[in-house]
Amino acid sequence: MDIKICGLSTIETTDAVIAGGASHVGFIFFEKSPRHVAVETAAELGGRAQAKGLKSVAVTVNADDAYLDNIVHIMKPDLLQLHGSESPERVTKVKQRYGLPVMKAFSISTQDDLAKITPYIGVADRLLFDAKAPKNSELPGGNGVSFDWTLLKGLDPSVDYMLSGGLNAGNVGDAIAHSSPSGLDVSSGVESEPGVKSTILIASFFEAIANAKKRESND
Ligand SMILES: O=C(O)c1ccccc1N[C@@H]1O[C@H](COP(=O)(O)O)[C@@H](O)[C@H]1O
Repeated sequence: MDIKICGLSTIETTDAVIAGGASHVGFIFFEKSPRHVAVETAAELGGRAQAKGLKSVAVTVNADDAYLDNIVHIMKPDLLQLHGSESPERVTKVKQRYGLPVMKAFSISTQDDLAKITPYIGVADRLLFDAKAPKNSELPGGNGVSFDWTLLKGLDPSVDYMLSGGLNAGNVGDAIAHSSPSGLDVSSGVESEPGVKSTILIASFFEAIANAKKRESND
């Protein structure tokens, strides 16, 4: 199972994520976020992870071509995560312009939200299911809130998705038990305060996943 730790901004925590066995590191390009980084920081930290075989992900929200051009040119990401209201046509254009895979994020709180993924199937390379942002939040993601994972039980089993939204060491075992994601994505759940990643919480998150997998294989 892929594991993406998102919203990194320091060498120490990037190294903890690499050591923990993540498959992806994510960098936030959204100025209202406490995790927003300069593209040069993402290039340095992402490059450090890429040198160890991890994939580096640029997370943007309704970004225009000029902004994406700069990110792709300097950071050289392996994957573009589109976390806004990008249409299927925009996803296609982004894929064509950069020749990079795109992961499209969806805000889920009801079964109707899951129906919105249909036009993106076969268009986006990967889907990401996140919780709907609380009403008072300025962030479309990174809010540390979960959604009802049992909604995913009705999903066509051929749909490949990454799960995010409020995951942490305490609930990731339950999340895996209630859904069948091909990847897990976490940000707030491995932070001591908004925007500040904790090497201890990062290690606990990996340990919780390993324990959940052990339990699954014993069942
Ligand atoms: O983390 C952010 O600040 C952020 C800002 C804008 C778009 C996406 C963002 N993060 C994404 O949100 C999810 C889950 O975060 P959390 O674990 O609930 O805090 C994850 O996919 C991040 O990439």
